[in-house]
Amino acid sequence: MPDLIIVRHGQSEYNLENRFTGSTDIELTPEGELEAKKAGALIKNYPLDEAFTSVLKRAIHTLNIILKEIDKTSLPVTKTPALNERSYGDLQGLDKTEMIKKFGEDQVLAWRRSYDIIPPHGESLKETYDRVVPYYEKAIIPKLRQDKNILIVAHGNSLRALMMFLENIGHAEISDINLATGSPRLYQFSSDMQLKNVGYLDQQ
Ligand SMILES: O=C(O)[C@@H](CO)OP(=O)(O)O
Repeated sequence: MPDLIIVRHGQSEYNLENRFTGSTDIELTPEGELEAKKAGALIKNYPLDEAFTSVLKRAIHTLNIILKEIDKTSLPVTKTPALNERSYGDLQGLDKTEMIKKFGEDQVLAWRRSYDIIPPHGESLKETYDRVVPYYEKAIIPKLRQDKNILIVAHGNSLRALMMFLENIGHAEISDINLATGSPRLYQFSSDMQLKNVGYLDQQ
């Protein structure tokens, strides 16, 4: 019965400053490092075989802190741009509240949470899904089928795309779903990859 754990990186400097991050390569805050350590403490009871992350340092550093916390710094790790945060295009670096003042709440919410509305010169959640899910199917499902326990540390929107696939979440429903930083979510599968159990480790 393979386990999959997904974790959004800890708080980043732009999260703290309320700025759009997207594909900008921004570091964790001290609070984000602490969140990663706490995530590690929750993951400790699950024997992992491999980990996957993006090529952005807020995710890589979160993973490194988790691996140190669970005493598994030699775990095989794959870093891939397929798991990167979606691009927010022209919004990257800009203040979210300022953008609401300029474009209105509905427009900004549509850019942030809708499935197929594309932020200016950025990537929609649909486009993110179209790179995250094929990667998951090609590189990660075969490992789970070999009964390997896998950790994925990635980003708010790249993981929302994956959650749509894993939990069969519809286009409308996904707009209400947000993944908190540093909160591990566990998926347990049967040997034929049917989802048997899902939930946040800090709520179990
Ligand atoms: O700025 C971002 O890249 C993301 C995640 O931090 O923000 P949002 O919650 O707007 O998708």
